[in-house]
Amino acid sequence: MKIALLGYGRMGKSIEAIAVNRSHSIVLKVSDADSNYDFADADVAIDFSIPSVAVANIKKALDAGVPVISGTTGWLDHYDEIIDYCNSKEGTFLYASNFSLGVNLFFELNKKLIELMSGFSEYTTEIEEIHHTQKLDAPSGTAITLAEQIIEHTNYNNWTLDEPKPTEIQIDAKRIEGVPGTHEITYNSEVDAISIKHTAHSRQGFAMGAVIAAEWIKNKKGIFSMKDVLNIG
Ligand SMILES: NC(=O)C1=CN([C@@H]2O[C@H](COP(=O)(O)OP(=O)(O)OC[C@H]3O[C@@H](n4cnc5c(N)ncnc54)[C@H](O)[C@@H]3O)[C@@H](O)[C@H]2O)C=CC1
Ligand SMILES: O=C(O)C1=N[C@H](C(=O)O)C[C@H](O)C1
Repeated sequence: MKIALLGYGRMGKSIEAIAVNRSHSIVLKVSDADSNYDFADADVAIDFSIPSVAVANIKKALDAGVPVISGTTGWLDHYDEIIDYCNSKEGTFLYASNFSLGVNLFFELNKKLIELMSGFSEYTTEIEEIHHTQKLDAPSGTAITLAEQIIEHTNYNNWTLDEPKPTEIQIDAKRIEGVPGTHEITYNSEVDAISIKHTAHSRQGFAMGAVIAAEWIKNKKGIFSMKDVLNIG
């Protein structure tokens, strides 16, 4: 498979290593503001760039009829715009706030715990995420997905990085040098606490998930998620 990399930083390089090892070739690497590139004969584009450029790069790939896998976080206020754009082009698009198998299983665990805890109003829910100090966005896309799952099934109606109102989930976003990505959800009562936690040991899981998604999406049309790829949930 011929892959275009939109963003060639930490993730772009990890994806390249895994893709080449699985006999794919990288036909394009975009790593700066130069928009004067074309997709040549790419079968798929993989976007791990920065929030401010993701939308333009994704649209450019859709214009060229190239399916797009996007893992860039922090641009999701434009998600509906991209979905409409993709549909208008009869294109192919998959976004995931986290491509690792472990975190996608963790999303399912989060849903099960929400179900179990429903009705026990003595517990409040909070989320902590820890990432490396180069991360541009806070909270992480993964923490937002976890919070949205909780909001969908409980009386919480929002998340906040600040002091929470009773209807808000507090997300504590910590930045510590070298941490690839840790997410923990805690249910706190006056007498105890229950936590579930996912710890990434490296970027390997994210990169492998993105390559697997790219292999899966080739020749498909429409909007997809990692649940489709992994067939879970
Ligand atoms: N969904 C997931 O599983 C994961 C998502 N991420 C997200 O992926 C994104 C990238 O993460 P990293 O690789 O760690 O960041 P990074 O900072 O190492 O790489 C970003 C790259 O984008 C490039 N870039 C700048 N302007 C550009 C432009 N106009 N067009 C294309 N590329 C441009 C930069 O030069 C840099 O090489 C972040 O938003 C991060 O939150 C990171 C890990 C996993
Ligand atoms: O920026 C990162 O590094 C990561 N970003 C993603 C996010 O915002 O959730 C996924 C992962 O945790 C690493």
